[in-house]
Amino acid sequence: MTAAARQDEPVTAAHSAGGLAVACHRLIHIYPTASGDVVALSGVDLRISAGEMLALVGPSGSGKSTLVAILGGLMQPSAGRVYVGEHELSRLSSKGLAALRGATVGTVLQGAERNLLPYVSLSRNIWLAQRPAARLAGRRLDPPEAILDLVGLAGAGARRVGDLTPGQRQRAALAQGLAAGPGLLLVDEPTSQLDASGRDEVLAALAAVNGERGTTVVVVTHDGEVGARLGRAVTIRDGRVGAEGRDGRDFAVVAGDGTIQLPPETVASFPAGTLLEVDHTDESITLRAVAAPSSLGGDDGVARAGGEPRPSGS
Ligand SMILES: Nc1ncnc2c1ncn2[C@@H]1O[C@H](COP(=O)(O)OP(=O)(O)OP(=O)(O)O)[C@@H](O)[C@H]1O
Repeated sequence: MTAAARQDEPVTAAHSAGGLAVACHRLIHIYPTASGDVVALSGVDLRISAGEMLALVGPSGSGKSTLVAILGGLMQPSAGRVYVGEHELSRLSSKGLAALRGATVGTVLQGAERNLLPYVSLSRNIWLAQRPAARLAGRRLDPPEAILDLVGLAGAGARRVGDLTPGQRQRAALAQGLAAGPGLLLVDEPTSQLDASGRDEVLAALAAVNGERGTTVVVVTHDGEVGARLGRAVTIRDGRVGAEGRDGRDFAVVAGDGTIQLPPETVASFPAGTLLEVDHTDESITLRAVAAPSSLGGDDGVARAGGEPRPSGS
């Protein structure tokens, strides 16, 4: 296809055949800065099945956006391995990463307007986003109108972003991210500017994308309700997977190096340096505090659970 291609000319590309699986192994990312290195990811172990929908939640600065930028091929990790489908991203050249961004992974940035050109129609926006995928050749992609229909914007192809409500804008941004038929859709804070009905429409659009196309969907959100509605919510804390919620139940997660992050409310009762005795059976692990940091020469008191901590060595 040439630069003079017409908008009604079919765009061809490797069509997404359902969703892509994702796997991160001990993923580390460090930003070098003038004032020293900033460790954004400190060993993320995470598996996402093909066709799964999940939320990445966690406090500000915990590393969610960094993880999404790596999954989206926007930057390479400092260490560790990350797979999207058959691609091991840290092995890809810059050309390989560009191809990944163009045809395999769709990324929707926070702030719907950042994803869309304001001076052309929604259809034209989507068609333009399909062109990098077209250069990689393959099968025919869905026409822009079909993608808009999928996200609940049927008949809106001629409209421009300025004509839309905030909820419609966010769904138009989703359509843009879906333009090339990606197997993985990454969406950063899609509901942060929306009221409850706008949020419901965006969640319905994501469910339609996932249900009808099988696309794997990862949503970064501060909204606990979004995490709950997606069924699986992975909490990133201090650059690692700290916990997981599944269908209303909360779980700690064993990392690849055998560590487990205690829930924040537990950390308050068991400060750093607390000695824990570990008992386990095939089905359970019991941690029992046997010595507080203060009894080991620290200056910290410790709240006690599972009995009064004994002095070290008793
Ligand atoms: N370009 C950068 N240069 C230096 N440090 C960065 C850069 N981007 C992020 N960081 C730092 O990396 C850490 C993780 O940031 P990141 O943006 O990934 O977290 P986040 O969980 O997405 O936060 P938020 O929810 O506020 O967007 C933070 O300490 C942040 O200050």
